[in-house]
Amino acid sequence: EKIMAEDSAVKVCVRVRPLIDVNLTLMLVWRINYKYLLFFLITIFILDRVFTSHETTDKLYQTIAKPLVVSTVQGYNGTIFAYGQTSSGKTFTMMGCDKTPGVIPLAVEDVFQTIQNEFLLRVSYMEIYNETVSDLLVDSWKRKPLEVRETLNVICQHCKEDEE
Ligand SMILES: Nc1ncnc2c1ncn2[C@@H]1O[C@H](COP(=O)(O)OP(=O)(O)OP(=O)(O)O)[C@@H](O)[C@H]1O
Repeated sequence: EKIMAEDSAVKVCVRVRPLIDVNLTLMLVWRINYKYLLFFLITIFILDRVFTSHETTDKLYQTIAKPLVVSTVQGYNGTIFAYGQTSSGKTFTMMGCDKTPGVIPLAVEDVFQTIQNEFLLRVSYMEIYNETVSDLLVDSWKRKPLEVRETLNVICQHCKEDEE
């Protein structure tokens, strides 16, 4: 199935989550306060793919993550991350549960199905929360924010040029 545009290195997809009880209550409250004048701010986003609330995590994985997993095993770099407000379904999509495994366990399974012979596999598990990057493989009591570097060198390119 060829759904995604081939020409961009970055793909942006949206997954619509089904409504949960809290949302229904909030919608009811909103309807009661309907007397207020409403302004709609319309913003247009161009997306590579929208997954409806009826589409499964497995479908999402096969469409957007599997091709990346395959090319990563061939030596290319790839990143998949979920972004969204609280309760939007990031954990559901990325971790899932025993019944509905998420992108991470599906990818790990695929990687181990694909690799043969000797293979070096490095794994990092990070979270960006409130602009802070944390290593989730470190015990929470020992965890310190990770430093973000824009180059491999500790000295930035501009400072280096000034020094020369
Ligand atoms: N596509 C989905 N289908 C069914 N249930 C979903 C779906 N996405 C999320 N949910 C449910 O919605 C709730 C919130 O989802 P989840 O915990 O994944 O959100 P989150 O984005 O990780 O939130 P937080 O940022 O607070 O950690 C959970 O109960 C989860 O099971």
